[in-house]
Amino acid sequence: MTEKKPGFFKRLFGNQPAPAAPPETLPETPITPDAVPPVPEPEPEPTPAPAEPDHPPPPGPPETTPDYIEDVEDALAAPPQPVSAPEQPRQGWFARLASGLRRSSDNLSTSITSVFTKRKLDAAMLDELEDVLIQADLGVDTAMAITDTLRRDRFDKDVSGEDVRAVLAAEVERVLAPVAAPLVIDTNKKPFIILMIGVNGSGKTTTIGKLAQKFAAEGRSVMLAAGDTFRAAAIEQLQIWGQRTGAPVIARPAGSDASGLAFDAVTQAKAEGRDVLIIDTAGRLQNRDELMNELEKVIRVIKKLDPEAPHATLLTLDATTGQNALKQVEIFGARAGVTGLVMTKLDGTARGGILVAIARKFGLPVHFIGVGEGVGDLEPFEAQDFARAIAGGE
Ligand SMILES: Nc1nc2c(ncn2[C@@H]2O[C@H](COP(=O)(O)OP(=O)(O)OP(=O)(O)O)[C@@H](O)[C@H]2O)c(=O)[nH]1
Repeated sequence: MTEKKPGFFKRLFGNQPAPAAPPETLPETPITPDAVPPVPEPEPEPTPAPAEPDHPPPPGPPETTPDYIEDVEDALAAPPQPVSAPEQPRQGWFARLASGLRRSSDNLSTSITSVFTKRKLDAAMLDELEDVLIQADLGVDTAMAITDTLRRDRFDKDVSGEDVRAVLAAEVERVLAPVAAPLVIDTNKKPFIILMIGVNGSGKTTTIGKLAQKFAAEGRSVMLAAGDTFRAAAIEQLQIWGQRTGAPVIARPAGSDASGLAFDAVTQAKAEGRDVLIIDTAGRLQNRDELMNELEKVIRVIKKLDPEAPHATLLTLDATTGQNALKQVEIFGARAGVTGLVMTKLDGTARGGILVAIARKFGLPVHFIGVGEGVGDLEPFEAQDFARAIAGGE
């Protein structure tokens, strides 16, 4: 789907210093008319009011507080920016990505440099290097592949940190290239149903907002389903994203049955001939069996209306969780039939190497990487850029 912008890698490693991080939970500047084309359909169905409107706001993350909602409403009411303005926030995004991946690469570079204190490559250096690569979350197999290559080609020869980084980049790219796959929306499916799953706080709802923005910009008619019926705040959060991206949101009060909500959403999206329906789900730890049963039920109910659906089941993985992400892929994959991955929060971690370990172990497509909280902060995954970035290339 979305083409990678040319010059991404240059901007990724541009010399400009990273700007100060935006307030933690505030969204980007308002969407400009050219960023989100008008949704072609008639006015979307009115969405149900946020759950429990008469009650005091439920405890939740600051992005769901009344202040935040007011800020978003103010932002939405603000006059559109000039056509050239969108480049500004995107610069911030690339700077954050560079800074995030730089933490991973700096970690690796520093460790690699500390191993190569002697010039000639020997067995002890290779052992140390292997440890360094494993500690960087790249996985044992990738670590061994890198040291095997160096042992074969450079043993007892002069070798520099730069040489090692080149071998590292090549191996990482080799592993990632087969999994870097765009998310293809099959236009024969009406709607194309995407189910978003993952552990609590991994970035499902935020990713849905970002995807809705992308699809809307591609001229698709999108509907969202607030399937995280556990938290009123999550429902409100999705409604805000819906408002920002012009996508109607199917919601029910907090505490409602998630599979019933999914059923309603699919029915309505079909009736309206929507192109894409994205269904949010409650965050759940992969080891909570009863919650995984509930997820299976949601999927069963969706299949009653369309046996081939969900057409994409996307697992969001928080890059900062490191090794636990491997377990998440394994168990969500077995229980919910994950078709692709979105790795979020790469903008703030030294653990980006985990993506390599996941790719090697599971071979699942990686569609997107999330590099910030804003509506435009989602980038199609590119193996070469990622490999060069994590190896500290220029
Ligand atoms: N820095 C950064 N933050 C992100 C990214 N993606 C999501 N977040 C933030 O992570 C937090 C959790 O994101 P949500 O989208 O609410 O996560 P969720 O999986 O829907 O959470 P639950 O509903 O609790 O399961 C929010 O503060 C998001 O703004 C990302 O790529 N980078």
